[in-house]
This record gives sequence, C-alpha cells and structure tokens, in this order.
Amino acid sequence: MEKTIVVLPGDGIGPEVTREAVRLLETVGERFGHTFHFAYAKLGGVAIDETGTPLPEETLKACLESDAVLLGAVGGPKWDRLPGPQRPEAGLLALRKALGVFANLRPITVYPPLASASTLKPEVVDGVDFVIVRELTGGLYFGPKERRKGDHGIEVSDTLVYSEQEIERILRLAFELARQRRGHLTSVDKANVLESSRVWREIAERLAPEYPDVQLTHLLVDNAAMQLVKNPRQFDVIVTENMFGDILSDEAAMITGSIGLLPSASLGSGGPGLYEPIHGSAPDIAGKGLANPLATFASVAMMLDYGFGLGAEAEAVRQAIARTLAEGWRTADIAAGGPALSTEQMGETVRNALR
Ligand SMILES: NC(=O)C1=CN([C@@H]2O[C@H](COP(=O)(O)OP(=O)(O)OC[C@H]3O[C@@H](n4cnc5c(N)ncnc54)[C@H](O)[C@@H]3O)[C@@H](O)[C@H]2O)C=CC1
Ligand SMILES: CC(C)CC(=O)C(=O)O
Ligand SMILES: [Mg+2]
Repeated sequence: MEKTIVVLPGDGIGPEVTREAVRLLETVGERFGHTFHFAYAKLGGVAIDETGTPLPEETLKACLESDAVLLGAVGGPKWDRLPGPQRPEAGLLALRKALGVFANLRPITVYPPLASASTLKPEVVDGVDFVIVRELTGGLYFGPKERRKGDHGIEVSDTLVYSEQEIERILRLAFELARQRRGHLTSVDKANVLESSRVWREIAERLAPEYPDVQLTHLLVDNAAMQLVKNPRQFDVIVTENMFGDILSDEAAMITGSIGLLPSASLGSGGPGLYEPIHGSAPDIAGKGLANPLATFASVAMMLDYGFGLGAEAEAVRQAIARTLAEGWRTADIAAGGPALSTEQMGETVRNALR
C-alpha cells in the first residue's frame, strides 16, 4: 500500500513526538511492505512566525489532498497575547472545520502495567476501556463570539450553536460505535440549564429506537466529571459537545496515568482524517526530551486502522506499545520518580518491539 501523510509538527513538544511517530510509521512500512510518503507543512505558532497566519493556504491544500494528517500540537506562551482569530489554536480549529472532521474519537484505555501510575486506586482503574466521542466542528468553540464596550465595562459573549443535523450525525456515529462495542452509550449534556443540551437530548431520544441494541443513558456534565473518577469502568461510549468533550478527556487522562498516553482520531464524511494526541504543546517540557510519544504512537495506530484499513498493522503498533510498557520502560511522566527514557529512547524501544 502507498499513502501520503501530511505531518504537521506544530509547536512545543509537537516536533519531538511527531519525529518519533514518523520513524514508527517507517518501521511499520518496512515490516509490512507499505510505502508512506511524508509531506511536512506548518500549522500554529511556527506558521504564524513564518507566514503571519496559523493555517497557511498551502498547508490546508496539502492536508485536503493527503490520505491522512498527523499533528503534534500547537500553541505556546510566545503567541498567547495575539487576538483570538490570529492565535495558533485558531489555525487548528479552522483546519478541523475545513477537513470536516466532526467526530473526535478519544479512547481511554488503561494499560495493565500502568494501573499503579493512575491517580486513582488500581482496583478502580483496572479494566477501564471506553471512548469519548467529542463533537469537534461545532458547539461553543465555533459559535459567534463578541467583545464590545458596555455600560459596565467590556461585555463579552461566546455562543454555543448547533444545528439539528450536526447533533444527529455525531449521535448516530456514537450509537454505531456503541453497537460495535459493549452496547452502552452515555450522552453527556447540561440539559438542566442549556437549551442546546435539551435539543441534544430530544434528538438522542428520537434516534434511540433505531438502535434497540444500544442502552442510552443521559448524564449531566458535572455529574459525568465526578463519575469519571468515581467509577470509570461504568462507561463504554460517551458522546458530548465540543468543549465538554475537551475537558472530560483531559480529566480521563489521569485515569490512565498520563495525558501523554491518550490518542485521538478526528473523522468526518470520508475525506482525510486528522490524527493527534489529545495533549497540547506542553511548553513546560518542550525541547528537553521529556515528552511521552506514546499518545502520538497510539494515534498512528488509529490512522492505520480508521484511515487506511490496516487492522493488523494497527494492532502490531498497539502490541509494541503494550510490550514496551510490560517490560517496564517508562518516560518521566509515568515513571513515578524512577528511571525514565527520553522521547527518542522510548521511540526506539517501541520500534524495536515492533520489529
Ligand atoms: N491539540 C492541540 O494542539 C492542543 C494545544 N494546546 C495548547 O498547548 C499549550 C499548552 O497547553 P497546556 O494547558 O499546558 O496543556 P498541555 O496538554 O500542553 O500540557 C498539560 C500538562 O501535561 C503535560 N504533558 C502534555 N503532554 C505530555 C506528554 N506527551 N508527555 C509528558 N507530559 C505531557 C505538560 O508537561 C503539562 O504539564 C497551549 O497553548 C494550549 O492552547 C492545548 C491542548 C491541545
Ligand atoms: C485548540 C483546542 C481546542 C485544542 C484542545 O484542547 C483539544 O483539541 O483538545
Ligand atoms: Mg484539549
């Protein structure tokens, strides 16, 4: 198989983790006889510095013409004072929108050797395996925003907007996923306050009879945040609004031990998918070789699976990660003060496990 992957290293630890992910993909290619072509493009702060805009046209064009997009992360203190639309993060949001990747799948799996690395008790996290389906191209991050002068100083608004069609398509995707898994879907909202959530619930209820094999439960987002750390094993598939999913998935990372472990795949209606770790650019550890590349490696596995239909190759990557952890290799974030590998050493260890 021959595929073209656009790599967007981005900012902070982005270049460090994507470098190792590209090497891993090369090893997958060698072992299974595939050719992956890599095209590099700029997104985020690096793109602002070079072109004045966080999502240059040539980056978007390359992504749209690719078979898949691999992203590190964007943002950092250097660009924090820029107005919203000019920030690195605005480039990422615009890319997600332009690719039409409305569904962000964030699997939360506990690797058995890391049960003790979790913030929670090992008996609470043992066997945790669920997916957060985060709506990615609508909701609070995309509605009209305004900053104006009012009678009492600045008046400001962010708006949570969804169309029925946007809600229905993400719910259908989540119902389908739940059907392929353990048949339990938790729809998370704030229907006791938000009108958008009430419509979200209505649509979920209307669709439910079409999926009689899926058990639908509604949960308010504040309770969901608590349930995640109280009893995370109760969840199979969680589906929720853009910002709720963003926040809940960072929280869920601590069930697994580190945000440096959690991957994601952003999928839409057939074009190239966007594959990225759920973490950000981690300016506090950038350039020090401390970043855990496993979240990006697991994102590569999702690319192989969802993007290219290479299930065996994806499983081989997941097995290589699992074996590396079972043998006791750790980066600093999951080492609990013990010996730790650098980003590059962890990359090499996983590649060796894959060979
Ligand atoms: N998808 C993206 O590009 C995202 C970008 N951001 C941006 O990243 C910048 C930093 O944001 P933060 O709030 O600090 O979130 P962050 O996710 O970058 O970092 C949070 C904490 O987790 C640690 N961490 C993150 N990834 C790690 C890894 N792979 N290995 C070990 N430790 C890791 C960091 O060192 C930090 O202590 C901001 O500009 C933010 O807007 C944040 C989230 C996602
Ligand atoms: C630009 C932000 C929405 C990035 C982020 O935090 C995420 O996608 O998880
Ligand atoms: Mg986030």
